[in-house]
Amino acid sequence: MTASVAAFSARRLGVMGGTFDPVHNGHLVAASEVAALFALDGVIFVPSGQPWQKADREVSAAEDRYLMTFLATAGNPQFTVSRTDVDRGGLTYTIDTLRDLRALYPDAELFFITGADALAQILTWRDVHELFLLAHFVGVTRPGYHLTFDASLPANSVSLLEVPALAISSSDIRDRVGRGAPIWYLTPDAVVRYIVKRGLYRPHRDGTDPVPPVAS
Ligand SMILES: Nc1ncnc2c1ncn2[C@@H]1O[C@H](COP(=O)(O)OP(=O)(O)OP(=O)(O)O)[C@@H](O)[C@H]1O
Ligand SMILES: O=C(O)c1ccc[n+]([C@@H]2O[C@H](COP(=O)([O-])O)[C@@H](O)[C@H]2O)c1
Repeated sequence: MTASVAAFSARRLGVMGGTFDPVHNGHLVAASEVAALFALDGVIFVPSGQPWQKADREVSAAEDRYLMTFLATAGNPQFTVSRTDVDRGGLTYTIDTLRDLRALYPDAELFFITGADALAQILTWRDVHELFLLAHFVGVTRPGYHLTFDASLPANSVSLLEVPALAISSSDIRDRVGRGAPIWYLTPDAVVRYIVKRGLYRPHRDGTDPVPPVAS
């Protein structure tokens, strides 16, 4: 079940990075809207390996997050998923993601998509100034967050875009699963089924992992 990113030939490529624990319709709508308005040839979803800014909480296994992202994007020929951050090992930094994608697509223009909350933190990211040489950044609106242009961001390398407002977050989905509330229509059906089958986000009763291995 691996998508071949190298097979994705394109000149204008979106890059949607995220923890995707789990991926949801807010991510998918944001990527689709940026693809349409920036005339992108496609969008590569890049699930993080180990997100260093989320070290204070438990994050699901990278393989589960990768597979859910694969399932969520499989029906859209404009979307694909990269394993680059999952397979690199160690903490995930976007500078490495963009260097890898630049090497794979030396001629493509890269557009890195971030929600308003992530954009507000971007000056804390590793090698932030080199990031702006490798990609154009598109900050998108997100309910509950204010999308602003920080004066210290390079004006030519960052755009802001209003996208349809979906008040969906991965943390709310995890919380809903934990208390038995429905998550249908917040994320694609295939992702809901994957979460149920794997027992993700259910409370651990005895401190052991309640999730059985995926059947091969
Ligand atoms: N509903 C949404 N609308 C627009 N952008 C979003 C939305 N949800 C997430 N994003 C953006 O998608 C990227 C990846 O987000 P991430 O995987 O951390 O999801 P999340 O919902 O923010 O997760 P969590 O609730 O666990 O923090 C980030 O740039 C984030 O700002
Ligand atoms: O490179 C960094 O220092 C950095 C710090 C925080 C977040 N990011 C990236 O921003 C994207 C969204 O992150 P998150 O934590 O909101 O899922 C994802 O691709 C992360 O790898 C990158």
